[in-house]
Amino acid sequence: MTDQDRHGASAHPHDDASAPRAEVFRGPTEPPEHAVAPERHPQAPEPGAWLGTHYDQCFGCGEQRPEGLHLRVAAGPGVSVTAEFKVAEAHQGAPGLIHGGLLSAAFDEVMGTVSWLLRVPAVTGRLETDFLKPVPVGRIVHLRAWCVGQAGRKFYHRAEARLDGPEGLLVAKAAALFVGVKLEHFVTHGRQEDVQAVLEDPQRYRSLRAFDVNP
Ligand SMILES: CCCCCCCCCC(=O)SCCNC(=O)CCNC(=O)[C@H](O)C(C)(C)COP(=O)(O)OP(=O)(O)OC[C@H]1O[C@@H](n2cnc3c(N)ncnc32)[C@H](O)[C@@H]1OP(=O)(O)O
Repeated sequence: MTDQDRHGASAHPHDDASAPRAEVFRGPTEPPEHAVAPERHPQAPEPGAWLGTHYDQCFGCGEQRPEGLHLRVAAGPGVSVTAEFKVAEAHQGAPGLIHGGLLSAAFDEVMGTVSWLLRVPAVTGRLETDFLKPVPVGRIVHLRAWCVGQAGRKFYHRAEARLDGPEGLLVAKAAALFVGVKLEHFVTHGRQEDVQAVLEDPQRYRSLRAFDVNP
């Protein structure tokens, strides 16, 4: 596969082939042919177990972010998780409707949490969302995310969002590519005062429970 294939360059008729590489989307979220099935880590939490927050300041799951999504995520079967959150006033885009970017953030968070079952720290490389139906304020959004393949450091995830219960109306779906990183990624790139606060606070330190934290 060529670099152009991988990054999807010039796939769109309006793409400028002479544009700098960095301005071109970096490729599909489809697992390549050589991808393998993801393996649930033997010590991953049992299906049904609440996974809790990974960081109390996280917009997606943090308990200390009043305006955040407060996602509650549980391990599912295989390499999957389920979650839910209530659409709050602070999540509006149009009057009474969720902001699309925040629904994407919810997908990012829930797919990021799939890493807990793989026990590989990973960050989002690419995230795609299909918005199928409007989502009103005050409703509970039910999310499900799962891994469909792994190719080296690359993990291919899928997710869906429903109203009226976990099997209810499909309102959005997402696909993402996550890239496995070393824990040094967070120590090196995060604002140092926040990184130090996490490293010095045993409670927050424990919240990195799924990984061998020894940066
Ligand atoms: C303790 C755990 C906490 C977890 C928190 C989860 C929170 C929710 C998830 C998030 O929101 S994470 C925050 C949003 N994401 C980021 O901030 C990531 C920013 N980007 C980066 O740091 C780097 O670009 C990245 C680590 C993703 C990759 O850089 P690297 O230098 O490590 O790898 P490289 O660029 O060589 O890419 C590795 C492979 O991934 C591929 N790749 C990387 N980014 C890609 C992309 N965007 N699209 C397609 N492919 C991509 C790349 O082509 C290559 O494929 P090959 O191995 O086949 O050559």
